Amino acid sequence: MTQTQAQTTGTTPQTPEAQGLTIAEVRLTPILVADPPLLNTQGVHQPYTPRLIIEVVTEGGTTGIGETYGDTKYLDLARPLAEKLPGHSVTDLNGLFTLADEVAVDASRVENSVDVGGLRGVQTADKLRLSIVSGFEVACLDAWGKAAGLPVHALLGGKVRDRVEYSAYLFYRWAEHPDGVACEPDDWDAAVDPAGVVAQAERFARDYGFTSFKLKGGVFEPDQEIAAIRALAERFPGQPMRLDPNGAWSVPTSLHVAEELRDVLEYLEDPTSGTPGMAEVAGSAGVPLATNMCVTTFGEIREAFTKGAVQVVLSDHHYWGGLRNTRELAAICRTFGVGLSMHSNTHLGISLAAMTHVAATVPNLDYACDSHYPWQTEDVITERLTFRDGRLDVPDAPGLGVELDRERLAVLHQRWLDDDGTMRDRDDAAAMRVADPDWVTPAIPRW
Ligand SMILES: O=C([O-])C(=O)C[C@H](O)[C@@H](O)C(=O)[O-]
Ligand SMILES: [Mg+2]
Repeated sequence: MTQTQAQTTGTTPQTPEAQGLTIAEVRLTPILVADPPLLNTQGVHQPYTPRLIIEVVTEGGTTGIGETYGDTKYLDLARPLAEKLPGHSVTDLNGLFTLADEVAVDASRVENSVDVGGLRGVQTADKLRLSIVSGFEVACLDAWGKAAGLPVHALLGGKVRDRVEYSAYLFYRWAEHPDGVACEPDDWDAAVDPAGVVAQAERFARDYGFTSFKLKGGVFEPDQEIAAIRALAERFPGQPMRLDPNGAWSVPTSLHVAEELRDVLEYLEDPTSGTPGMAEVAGSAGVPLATNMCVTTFGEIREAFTKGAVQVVLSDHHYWGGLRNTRELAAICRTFGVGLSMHSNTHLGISLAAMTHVAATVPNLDYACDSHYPWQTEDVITERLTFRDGRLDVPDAPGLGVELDRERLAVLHQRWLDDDGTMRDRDDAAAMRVADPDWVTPAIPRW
């Protein structure tokens, strides 16, 4: 609105400064969150996993919250970025990226080309930065929304659905962490065979109403995992199934699994590692391939899409750089006729709320989203989000619609302070060595 228009209509343009939206303070709180002994191809989850909680406080007194990875390499980037934010507006989301570009990434953090700890594809300086920016972006959107009285989805252009569907994220798991390991036990049974996986799925279906099922594979011989999916398909006929070995199979093994499960799989997720191998599998698998490993950055899209290597991208606002970047990814997928689903790592309610807000705004979110949330017995929000019929209601309260529980935050931060460093960086292979001292991260392809 121009000055003249403002005078005619009798309103005064309000700058973000005048509205108190300038950032006065940023608080970073690393925490350790209880995690069950979930198995994947690299090992087993540690009993505690690091997360970072970000609070952005405006001059107007509004606090916005965000959540992202909390390993040391992320904290090392979050701290200098946090120092740069005071004086900037929570509405200046593009400016956040410029500020983040000024934060140098320690080259030793990116020398391995693959993020082995997180099974999340390449590890570049940009991707590390984006993983941090996303947490700040969510905190800024939350503060902005709270100050304006608008839900985050409205700041993203508005929701196109009122509920977001999630899938059951099944894991092979032990009942407990190894003897003598400090942990927070849960009440889930072991699941190391088809019967255990089916029992786990039944509980997910009963308690949360999920109707599609993803099994984290790459743990046992492929034929055992084929048997588990077959058992699931028999127990839940006609319901969508997914299997994700995190790139652990060769091309021939991937094609064998595809052949055996073609009739029941909604998609096969990262059967083999790398875009060329995925393209080879995609060429004759007869089942769509999904990925959160070979397309995890904008730079990887062109090769994968032009080679037809993936039919579904699993977005993840954490490493794609936030909720707005997730929408950009969605637009690119839409343009290329590639499907979109959502990836998840161990996360708490702040991130689940953020995932739900952005998912609500994306027209082409074609599949139920992944979420680890049901595995998390701890949280830092005052009221846990509840799945009904496998779905979450999209919050319409201002901001993300969740509130920080400061007491719980303090307890989980104290656990991080008390840790001797063992748990502060996720390392599934090291956690596995506690049970099996000879364990080394398996070379890929494992089968
Ligand atoms: O879909 C995926 O590849 C993942 O969720 C990666 C995660 O790290 C998962 O494998 C896990 O938590 O063990
Ligand atoms: Mg995956």
